[in-house]
Amino acid sequence: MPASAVDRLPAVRATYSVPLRTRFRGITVRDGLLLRGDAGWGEVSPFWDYDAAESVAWLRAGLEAAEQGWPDPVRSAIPVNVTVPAVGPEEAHRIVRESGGCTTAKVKVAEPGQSVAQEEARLEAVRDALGPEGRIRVDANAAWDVATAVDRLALLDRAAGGLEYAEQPCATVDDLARVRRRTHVPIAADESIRRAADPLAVRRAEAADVVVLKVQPLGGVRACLRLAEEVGLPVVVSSALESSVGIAAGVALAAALPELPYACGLATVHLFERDTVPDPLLPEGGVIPVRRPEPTSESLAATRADDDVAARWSDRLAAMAAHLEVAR
Ligand SMILES: O=C(O)CCC(=O)C1=CC=C[C@@H](O)[C@@H]1C(=O)O
Ligand SMILES: [Mg+2]
Repeated sequence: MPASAVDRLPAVRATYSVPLRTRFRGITVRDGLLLRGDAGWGEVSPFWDYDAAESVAWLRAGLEAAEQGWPDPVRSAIPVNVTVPAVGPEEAHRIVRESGGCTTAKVKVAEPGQSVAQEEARLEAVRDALGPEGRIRVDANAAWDVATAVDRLALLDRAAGGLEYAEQPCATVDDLARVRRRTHVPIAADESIRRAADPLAVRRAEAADVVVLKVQPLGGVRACLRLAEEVGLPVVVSSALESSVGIAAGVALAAALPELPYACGLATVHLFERDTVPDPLLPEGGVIPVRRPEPTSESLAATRADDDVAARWSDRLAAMAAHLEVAR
């Protein structure tokens, strides 16, 4: 059964493995699988801590890209934020200055082992680099309890000279709602949408002002467009730290949404040392143009994973494909 399930997927496949410039989400190397079908290349790159069942959404997104393509765009450029990992202030300043003109920054906070003072220093440096007109948002990746979130957001809001919003300060929807009632900083839901059995719970609980949508974990551009309509809150499209093949799907979603009031978190190819395409999806003047770069044999060769990593992806693809057949 798994063998036949995987045989029904596009036969043109490639794997990539690329070092990251800075540790991000606990990883220093990003790897993934690319599939090419009649509509182009698609990326399937669930993180290794996701099991086959949770990774099926990522496979669906890659298959949509490869076999179907995406709905028509309603805009031609996507404003994006620069993503600032949990680095020191000088590095944070440099990342913002070299971001390709981004006027919004998303700053990682709540990194294990770091102090509040380090976070405040990072935010002050980002404000200095952006100037008074820039926007700063933070992402705590569900690390805080309610009391810590309320205290921390007051301090970080001051250090940043004002926060645009705080992404996923706590893990549960109820805790997000509690924090939201106790701070003036707007709240964005990320993990509560992309890893939840019921993404609409955020809306019912009035737990967020903004929702973060990521194409791969949510199963594709069309699935995200449906979800955006159901949730009815402003959407920020963010990457799942993909190569430009995967970023192109996020760009397609951001391009197809009826409204796009915030900068999107799609400028993460900066974090990669190399890319799977010769012309990466990086911002200029703070925007990423709506286009779909194609890998070449040279760019694929320059990022190809070694045999061990390729074998792991081959096994994983078979497991995801088997789950997909069951779900169909
Ligand atoms: O939103 C951005 O600016 C970049 C994407 C980003 O931050 C993330 C990508 C992938 C995994 C996550 O840990 C992280 C996030 O939590 O939003
Ligand atoms: Mg997040």
